[in-house]
Amino acid sequence: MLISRDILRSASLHPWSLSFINKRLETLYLHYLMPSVKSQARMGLLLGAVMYGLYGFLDVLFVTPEAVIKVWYVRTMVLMIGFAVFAISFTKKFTRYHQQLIGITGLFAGIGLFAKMSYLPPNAINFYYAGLIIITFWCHTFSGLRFVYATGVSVLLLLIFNMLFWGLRDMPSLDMTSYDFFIISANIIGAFASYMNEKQSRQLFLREKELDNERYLQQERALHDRLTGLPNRELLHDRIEQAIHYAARNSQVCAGLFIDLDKFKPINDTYGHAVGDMVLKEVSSRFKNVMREADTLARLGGDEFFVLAKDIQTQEEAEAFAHKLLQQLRIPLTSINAFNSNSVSASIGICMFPYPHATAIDVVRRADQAMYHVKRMSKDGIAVAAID
Ligand SMILES: Nc1nc2c(ncn2[C@@H]2O[C@H](COP(=O)(O)OP(=O)(O)OP(=O)(O)O)[C@@H](O)[C@H]2O)c(=O)[nH]1
Repeated sequence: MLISRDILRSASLHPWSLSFINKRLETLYLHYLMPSVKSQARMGLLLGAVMYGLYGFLDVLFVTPEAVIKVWYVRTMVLMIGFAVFAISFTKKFTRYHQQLIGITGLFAGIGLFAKMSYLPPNAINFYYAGLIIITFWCHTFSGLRFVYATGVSVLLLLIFNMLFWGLRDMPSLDMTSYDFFIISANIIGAFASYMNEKQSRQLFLREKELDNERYLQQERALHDRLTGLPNRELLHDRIEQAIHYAARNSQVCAGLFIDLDKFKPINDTYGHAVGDMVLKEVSSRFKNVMREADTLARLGGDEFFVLAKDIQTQEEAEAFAHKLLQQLRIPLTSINAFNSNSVSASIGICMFPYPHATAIDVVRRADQAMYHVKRMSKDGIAVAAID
């Protein structure tokens, strides 16, 4: 989806949450990121679960036989939460609540770790606190959590850890200072990594959207006439091909009208090229006035236009439409002062289609030939191409 240049240029990030200040841009970014967040979260949940389970081998060294069941009970509960979130990641709800769900998984992994520690002898904390460092890194760099959520979960776990072991279990302050030192270091490094990562991802998103815009503009330029903004020959051929197939499928009839302004060269020579340009623009807007939304008006070059009229049904209808276009040109061009309220005229060749083996090139060629017939005869009129 294209995002307007103005929105992209004025895009700015909230310094702490890293959200785009523009709400629409934020929604589009989250939507754009969702597929990669999903696969990253699934990988993170699976790998996290494997590691969480593998740490069970440590229990043999520290857990007393009576506590083994309780420790495994806690570990299983945490793993169940992880697998539940993994399963939810395949549902639509995940798109809306994925940050909260992954955040809860990280939080429970930490709380589970503390619960296990409470069944272990006090010296086991020397080894198990490292688990909190790993959970902190998991949240910041691997889980798919945004910087703000990863920081929230990690800081909360740090606080709970201190409340439990400094407050409730009265651990030696030197030991706790050392644990805190490493856990806070992990928080700082992890937060820095996730902050930079998210910021770069958002900047990359903006650049990608700018490139999309650029690509779209170039495509538009390649398919439209510079002066009038109308579709050019290439785009017209594409539309005629589509119309041929549509008409054949739905038993409809369409008409292609080749329009060449009469005596346009003298207008340029008399009033100048700039006035000639204004006449071409005015002519195109006059034609648009009498066309239907589904029809296409193209400029083929110079003073040549082409109208692709769909669902026209009969040749008489096509002729009436062509007369309507000519009528538009007879109205004096009062909006162009230098043109002295003169009017213009045109010769129109009509080709009805589909017919056997019709192609866009052939439809335009037949309409062109019919138009030349008018030019040779009298100008300011119409002719219909015979279909053999
Ligand atoms: N102002 C302007 N003139 C253009 C543009 N492109 C082509 N022309 C001029 O349009 C004129 C087309 O002339 P022709 O169709 O050959 O001649 P005409 O005077 O219309 O002759 P008939 O079609 O026989 O009536 C030429 O003088 C071109 O130089 C353009 O973008 N702007």
